[in-house]
Amino acid sequence: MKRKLDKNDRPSSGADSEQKPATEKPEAEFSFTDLGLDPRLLQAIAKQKFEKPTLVQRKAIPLALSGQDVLCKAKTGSGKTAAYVLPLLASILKKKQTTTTASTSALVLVPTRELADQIFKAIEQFASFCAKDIQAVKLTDKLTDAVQRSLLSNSPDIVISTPARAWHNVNSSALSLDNLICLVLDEADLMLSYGYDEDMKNLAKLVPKGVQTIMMSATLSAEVDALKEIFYRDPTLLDLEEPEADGEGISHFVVKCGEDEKFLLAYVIFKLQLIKGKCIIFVADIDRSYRLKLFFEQFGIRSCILNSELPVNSRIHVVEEFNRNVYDIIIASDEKSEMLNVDPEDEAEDDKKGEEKEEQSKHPKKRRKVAKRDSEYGVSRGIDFKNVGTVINFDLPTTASSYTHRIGRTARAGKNGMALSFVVPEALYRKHMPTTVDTAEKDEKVLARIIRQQKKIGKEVNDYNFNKEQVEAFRYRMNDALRAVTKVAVREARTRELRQELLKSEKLKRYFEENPAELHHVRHDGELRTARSQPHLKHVPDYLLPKDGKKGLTSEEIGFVPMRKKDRSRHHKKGKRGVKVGGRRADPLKTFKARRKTK
Ligand SMILES: Nc1ncnc2c1ncn2[C@@H]1O[C@H](COP(=O)(O)OP(=O)(O)OP(=O)(O)O)[C@@H](O)[C@H]1O
Repeated sequence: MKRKLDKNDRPSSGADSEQKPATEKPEAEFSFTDLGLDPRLLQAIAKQKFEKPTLVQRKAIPLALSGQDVLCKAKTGSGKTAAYVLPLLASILKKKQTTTTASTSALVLVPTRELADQIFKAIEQFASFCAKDIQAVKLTDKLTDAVQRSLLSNSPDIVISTPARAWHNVNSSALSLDNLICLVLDEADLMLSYGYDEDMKNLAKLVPKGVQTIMMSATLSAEVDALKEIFYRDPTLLDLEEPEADGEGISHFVVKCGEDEKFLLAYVIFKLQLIKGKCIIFVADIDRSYRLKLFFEQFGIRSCILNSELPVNSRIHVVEEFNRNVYDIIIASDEKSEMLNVDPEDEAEDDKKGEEKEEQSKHPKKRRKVAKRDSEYGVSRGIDFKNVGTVINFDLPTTASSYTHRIGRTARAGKNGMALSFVVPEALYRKHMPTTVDTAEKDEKVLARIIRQQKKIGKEVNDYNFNKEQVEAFRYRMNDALRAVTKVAVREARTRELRQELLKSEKLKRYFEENPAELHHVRHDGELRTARSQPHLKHVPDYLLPKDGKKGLTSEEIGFVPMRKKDRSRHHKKGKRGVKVGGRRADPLKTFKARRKTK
């Protein structure tokens, strides 16, 4: 058995002499130059303005450089990508010093196309000063077999792929693993739940002995153990829990509320701009995402939808634009609920063929099931949404590990963030929706698990206390809006968006290829307008606003995301200059006293 390393441990052996300084310095003084990386990689790191390596980078890079197999468990957003990409690039650059023969040295397996795209971009950035020496390709785009074969014909140094695509190409002899020096399994904890077991087993048989294996994971699950077995590996385990000072990292809150109150609270929170900055709202299924979007539309609140039914180009573009601060609110659905009626055989088939979904979509029956398959597996996991201040679980996920992945979209790269979850207590479900009691039981059970999980890492999950009376004042408007969002409106919105996004996707595909700089005029947060329009709802009448501003709504610092000094000063400067956030008007609660009519 390999021994387990923790955050205070140092790799005991194997690190070659060039990398030795990596473990000698105190944490505060530690810099990327101490990792013994190629100067071209250091230049690329500097260009990205990474000042210091994160904990996982400090620990994993020397181990990986020494050639050991590594299983690294570190929290979401902690910088795991660079932790394996940098040593990978370093090994390839080293290999190139002794050989000029082209061969594929590294295979990076990821569970989704979005992730493949993200990793490909990260590799491009880190290899920007040695681009002529490193060729990387990703196989997961909607490329024909012929295109994939031609991409692989030059034996690129790095291939990034889902296991299904990788196996497809290995099986057809388009991709050779004979000269592999490194295999990476990113998001290892998600890989098997995406249905890639068979592909993994097939690939494992052809990975040559002695190939270094690096597994990255946000959680250590039975699936990770299963992967170790599939690849016959016993890697050194880096189990890294980063201690967080009070008020740092993610602050967790829950609101116990009824189903309709979720909409009421969402309306109040977003219309009164109680939450600052960017936000991802998670809902249980695709229909609900459209329901919420149409509901928001009634109040003039703009949002984008992210679900697995949308074409992949649109999804990638939504994330890119969100990261460029074009949008403030994403409504994402990534849950299993829609899977319940799917025949397991179809499900397995769809898992395997997930990537051929567009071809299958010619067959309506298949298309319906494939869409369901994607909703099972989520579109947001592992995706690097930048600067997300708040994650709202409008619908609580069904597992604690899904909670970890969802909230991991905030507080990334050492920043702070807030997770606010709406939890429907069983009693309220029994009262209003007796047929869905099962789900409610899950809500409370899942919450108990989440609380236990957070406690283990020293985090509390606190109640959020809204002033119910003050919030209730908004109920009749909420009801007006909800009444307009009928089932038919939701269905039409879903179809309309899909149609629009398919058209945009074609455009995007061409643009992605030809002119990426001009992409910004394709927006994804337009109104769908399938619900009856009620223009008066777009304004908040003064009499509804609490006299003492935000404090009248909650005793908590609602939406207040504690910021580090640097962030705080940036925030204040922004305020002074009067910059609009996301193009919205000033915070109504701030200007409310000035606009209030005197009787
Ligand atoms: N040393 C660093 N300094 C500053 N920012 C960093 C550093 N390393 C990574 N980042 C940034 O932190 C963010 C999160 O990194 P990354 O996506 O690699 O996290 P992750 O651990 O893989 O998350 P997940 O488990 O959710 O996939 C990215 O935007 C990345 O650019």
